[in-house]
Amino acid sequence: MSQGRNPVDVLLRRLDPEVPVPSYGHPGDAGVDLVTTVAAELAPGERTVLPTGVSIALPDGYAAFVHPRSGLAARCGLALVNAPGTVDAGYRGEIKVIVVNLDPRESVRFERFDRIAQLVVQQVEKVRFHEVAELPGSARAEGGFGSTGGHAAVGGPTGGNGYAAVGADREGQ
Ligand SMILES: O=c1ccn([C@H]2C[C@H](O)[C@@H](COP(=O)(O)OP(=O)(O)OP(=O)(O)O)O2)c(=O)[nH]1
Ligand SMILES: [Mg+2]
Repeated sequence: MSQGRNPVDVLLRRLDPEVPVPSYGHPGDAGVDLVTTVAAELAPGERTVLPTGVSIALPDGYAAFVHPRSGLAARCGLALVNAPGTVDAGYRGEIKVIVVNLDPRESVRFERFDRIAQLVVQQVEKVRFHEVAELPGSARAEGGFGSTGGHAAVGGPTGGNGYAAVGADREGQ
């Protein structure tokens, strides 16, 4: 059985001497957790930018993506405004996390060094664009935005029923 590839070496600077060096929680995890170096409280609907106390130098051809942690999303309604945030290979600044409290009622409170997001490092391709007058055909062609059928019924002032019927895809199966 394949044991996977060797880890990619990434240089990391601690901007806060007490911040833990990010590490994988389990073998096979895709992301390492990032912590906030400041305590903060977010009212419902409020957003803020949290510092993580680390900066990195990725090898060329890689990027790191700041993803939400699902436990915080499920328990507190915490989301990342720009999920996934993109950390470019050339970025040497502090990695920051743009969080928003999507819970309609409860505030979310973070203490210093609470884990608030996870960082996934991936190889990324560079492309060269070639402008053409017509693109080659495909089965999907220009279909998108629900072209495969089963639209959710979205509520609104123009006759909606006040809820988004996520299960609408089951109709007609
Ligand atoms: O969640 C994030 C997203 C981005 N960044 C940093 C790393 C990234 O390389 C830089 C720029 O991010 P992005 O390109 O997404 O932002 P922009 O608004 O396009 O800024 P710029 O004009 O600097 O590219 O900000 C973070 O620390 N956290
Ligand atoms: Mg940019």
